[in-house]
Amino acid sequence: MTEVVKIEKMTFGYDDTMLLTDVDLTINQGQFWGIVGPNGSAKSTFLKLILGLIKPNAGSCQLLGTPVHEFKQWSKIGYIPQNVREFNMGFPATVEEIVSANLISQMGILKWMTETHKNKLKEALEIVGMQDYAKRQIGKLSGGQQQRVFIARTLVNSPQVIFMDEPLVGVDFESQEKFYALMEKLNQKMGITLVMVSHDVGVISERTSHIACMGNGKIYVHDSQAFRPEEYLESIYGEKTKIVHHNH
Ligand SMILES: Nc1ncnc2c1ncn2[C@@H]1O[C@H](COP(=O)(O)OP(=O)(O)OP(=O)(O)O)[C@@H](O)[C@H]1O
Repeated sequence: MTEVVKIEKMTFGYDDTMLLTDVDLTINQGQFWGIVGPNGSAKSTFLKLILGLIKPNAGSCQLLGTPVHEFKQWSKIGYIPQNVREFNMGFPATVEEIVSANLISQMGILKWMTETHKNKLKEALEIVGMQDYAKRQIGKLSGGQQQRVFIARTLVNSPQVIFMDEPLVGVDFESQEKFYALMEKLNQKMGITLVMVSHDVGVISERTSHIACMGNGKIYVHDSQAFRPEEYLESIYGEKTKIVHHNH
C-alpha cells in the first residue's frame, strides 16, 4: 500500500513549549482522515509540518515516499488552508480564473490554455457541481460554494491527496451534507486520499475512515468505527459535554 504521509518521531514547538513530542503517524493511499483536537492543540500546525511549510525540531516527514524537504511533485498534493475564504472575499476574480490559476504549472512557457486545460477546468467544476458558476465572481458565492471552487482548484492537477484545514467553518448544515457527499465521491470513486481538520468530532467520525486526536503533544489514532466521540469529548472537556446529533 502506498504511504502518502509517514511521520516518524516528530517533535515541534514554536518556542520552548512543545506542541508535538515524538509523534508517529502513517496515512495510506485511499484513506480518509479526520484530525480533531481542542483549540490550540496544533492541528493547523501539524498540517503545515506535513507539507514542509514549517520545519520540525526533530523527526521526519515523508510525502509519497520522499522526505518533504526534497519533495517536488507538488501538483499531486492539494492543500486548502483555513483562511482561504477570508482572503478571497474582496478579490475580484471569477470562479474559472481561480480554478484555472492552478493549471499554470502545467501550461508551459506560453501560459495559455489549450483544449486539454479547458477540459480539465470543465471537468473539475463538474465534479464539484459548480459548472454553472464559471463566470461568477468568487466573492459573491456562499461559503459552501466557495469551498467547492477551492476543491475544484486542487482537482485540475489530479491530486493524490487533499489536505483541508477546517473546511466546514461558516458552512450551513445543507452545504455540509453536500460537502461530505463530495468527499465520498473524491475518496471512494476517485481514490483520492483525504485529510481534514475539523472541530465537529461527532460528524467527522461518521464520515471518515480514521481519526487522529491531538492533545498534550501526542496524537492518538483510531479507526473511525472504533472511535467513541462521547468518551473522547469527556476526556477533554469533562462529563457535561454532549454531542448534538443532527436529524438527517
Ligand atoms: N506562527 C506561530 N508562531 C507562534 N505560535 C504559534 C504560531 N501559529 C500558531 N501558534 C500557537 O501554536 C498553538 C497551536 O496552534 P494551531 O493553530 O496549530 O492550533 P489548532 O489546533 O489548529 O487551533 P484552532 O482549533 O484554534 O485552529 C497555539 O497555541 C497557537 O497560538
